[in-house]
Amino acid sequence: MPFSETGFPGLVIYEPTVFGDHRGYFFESYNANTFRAGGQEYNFVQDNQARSTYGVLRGLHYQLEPHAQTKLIRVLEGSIIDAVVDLRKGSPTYGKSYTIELSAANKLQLLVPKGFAHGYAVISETAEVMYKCDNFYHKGSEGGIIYNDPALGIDWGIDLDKALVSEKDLVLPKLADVTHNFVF
Ligand SMILES: Cc1cn([C@H]2C[C@H](O)[C@@H](COP(=O)(O)OP(=O)(O)O[C@H]3O[C@@H](C)C(=O)[C@@H](O)[C@H]3O)O2)c(=O)[nH]c1=O
Repeated sequence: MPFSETGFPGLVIYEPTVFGDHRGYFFESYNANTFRAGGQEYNFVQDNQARSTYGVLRGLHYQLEPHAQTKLIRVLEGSIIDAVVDLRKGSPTYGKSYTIELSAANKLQLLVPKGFAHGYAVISETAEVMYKCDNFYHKGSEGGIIYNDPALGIDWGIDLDKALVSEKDLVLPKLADVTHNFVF
């Protein structure tokens, strides 16, 4: 099985089989049948792509129900530290964070279920990040948590004093001050 567990219910890592030969390599970055066989059945309806330079930190973001999104995150170029926080009330990992390095080199993908806040920091000179979503962008349902919340203590792999953060993300609340409607 190309899927491995993270200890967070529903949060799984996909590692595709890579076929290398004298021309380079080939792999299936997404195959609905493979995902279904692994118990990961989603109707992805939107693909997003973002380019960022070293030190850019995006997040932590979510969309409230009924616009919550499952996301499948991968890196096309460069490396990132991807971070998620479980916001599902009743989850055994509620309020806990999980981080993983995703890169063009390791080709790992993170399947982030609905009910998680998500963000990433770029640890290479530049990075191109792409993710699939199973619900459309809905501006009015956006929410977030401040990236440097001491209660989370996320190690983003960069010097946070030099992090490049959007104005919107700089004023996000701490986890303790967030209201959301996710249930496990
Ligand atoms: C997320 C999103 C943004 N936009 C627009 C709104 C805005 O003008 C511009 C940039 O938006 P943002 O500043 O919110 O982009 P960004 O900070 O990269 O937001 C993303 O961060 C990562 C961590 C996620 O997990 C995503 O779900 C998303 O929230 O793009 C869309 O048109 N569609 C979308 O799906």
